[in-house]
Amino acid sequence: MAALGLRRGMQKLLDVSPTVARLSLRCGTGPTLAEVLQMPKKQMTKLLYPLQELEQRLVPDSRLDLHLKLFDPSPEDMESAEGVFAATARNRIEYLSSAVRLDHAPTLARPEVCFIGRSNVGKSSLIKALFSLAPDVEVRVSKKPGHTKKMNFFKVGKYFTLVDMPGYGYRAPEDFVDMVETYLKERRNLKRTFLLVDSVVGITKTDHIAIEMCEEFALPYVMVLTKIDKSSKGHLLKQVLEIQKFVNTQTQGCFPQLFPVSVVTYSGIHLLKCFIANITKN
Ligand SMILES: Nc1nc2c(ncn2[C@@H]2O[C@H](COP(=O)(O)OP(=O)(O)OP(=O)(O)O)[C@@H](O)[C@H]2O)c(=O)[nH]1
Ligand SMILES: [Mg+2]
Repeated sequence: MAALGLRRGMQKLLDVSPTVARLSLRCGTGPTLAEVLQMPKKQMTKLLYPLQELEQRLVPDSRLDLHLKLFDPSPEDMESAEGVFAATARNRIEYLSSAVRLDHAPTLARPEVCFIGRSNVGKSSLIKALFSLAPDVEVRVSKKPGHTKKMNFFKVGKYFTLVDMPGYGYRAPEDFVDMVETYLKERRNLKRTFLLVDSVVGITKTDHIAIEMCEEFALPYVMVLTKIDKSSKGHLLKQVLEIQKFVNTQTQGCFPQLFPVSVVTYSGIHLLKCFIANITKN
């Protein structure tokens, strides 16, 4: 698609009606890995490997469609990744700055990961959950869509920088297109983009525009399915299979394995931490 068409598409990201969050949930600190490892096996699998739990409900033929083993760390691997996300005197995790334009973004050499998605999909909540072992870091979340208005940069020790983006769609900031499109296109140390999709709703029209943009800019990106605590297992499975099919057949730059998460149950959070730690490793 030509850049102009993409820009028009991006403009549409700004004016799609809201999906109002029905619940206002406390985003807790979640269990540490040590606590999870004490849990009964079934509960542990559900928290550490949510796709594996879903896969068990599938008939053997459709199991093949899901990619579970591309990134399949052991609990010990997850334990070492937890250190990356735990704030200590030697591993400072902190808010750095906010920017509305790329040239206001901090100049940093370390790898960067960013989180994009519709307003209200759960970007800031997910980042807050990833930082649960850094309780001094303030990440603001809100049940009102369009809460995050700037690109917020967080430093994670000497390892990487993490960026919380404003959402697209309903109540997106006016300068969203210039801000986010330019960032994605030009940020040189951007290592991976995490594109969040609401697992209850599935991939929406505006998500398709964002996916197209990632494909157009040849960004390596990863699809994270949020709010998995909100659906019945049957609905979640249906959504996961549909989204997986889309990723398998319609995308080039998307990592084939999906990452379902919930900041309420903490399901999938440790796995995602481990993945981020791995891709940002020097
Ligand atoms: N049930 C449930 N609710 C969630 C989850 N994650 C986020 N939410 C809720 O979704 C709403 C929006 O969360 P945010 O994290 O602020 O969403 P955002 O994507 O940062 O939104 P913008 O900053 O407006 O783009 C809040 O009410 C959260 O409590 C989840 O895993 N489960
Ligand atoms: Mg936000």
